[in-house]
Amino acid sequence: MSQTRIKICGLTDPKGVAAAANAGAAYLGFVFFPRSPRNVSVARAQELACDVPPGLMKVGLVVDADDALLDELSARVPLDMVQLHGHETPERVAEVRTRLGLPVMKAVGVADADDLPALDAYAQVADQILVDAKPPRDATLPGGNGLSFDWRLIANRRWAVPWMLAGGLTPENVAEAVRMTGAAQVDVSSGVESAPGVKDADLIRNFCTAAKAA
Ligand SMILES: O=C(O)c1ccccc1N[C@@H]1O[C@H](COP(=O)(O)O)[C@@H](O)[C@H]1O
Repeated sequence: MSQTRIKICGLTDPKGVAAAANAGAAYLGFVFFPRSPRNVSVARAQELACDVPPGLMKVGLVVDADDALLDELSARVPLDMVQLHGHETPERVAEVRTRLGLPVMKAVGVADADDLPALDAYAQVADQILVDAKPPRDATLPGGNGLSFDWRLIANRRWAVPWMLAGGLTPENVAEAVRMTGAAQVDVSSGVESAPGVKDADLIRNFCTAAKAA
């Protein structure tokens, strides 16, 4: 049995938070991006954060956030990490990290080998990198699309900082994804939902069981 660490992202209600915590997730993610079906308000996130057991990492996902949103989150939600899921440059990643005084995880989209150098660049400035599928050009969302990429591209690759695999993971494919890539951490959102934005406790449990057994 591996010690795969799991992030359940896009939680919107106390039931989802409890399901993820009970299933053994290490990170719980909250999305602050109005276009997302998983978007939560700052007030809602503040409430949900109270339900998170101590020791679990509360991750705030933002997309090209301005300083006003970052400052509001910092003042009102007890986050443990921020996930940058937009077009933030390495300079902006460093700036956000300093501004918030929190660890920052930068999401990088991968579709082919040309996308791999960006992972090395962001690994110099972020605390963690999230290796996600690159969204299609016409996608409404920059992530959370349930799309995976060719895992062979990163098989047994290592970076200067811890990293997490994301993109189209499900209870059915997560074990294979872990075996092919050597990922020690995995992140899922749409793969544990019964409908966009609606987390399913059984799928969360099955995902965590499969990831840990990989
Ligand atoms: O989940 C969203 O709605 C979302 C919105 C904006 C940026 C990222 C988003 N989700 C993140 O995308 C990856 C992969 O998600 P999936 O498992 O393929 O659905 C994950 O990190 C989500 O947190």
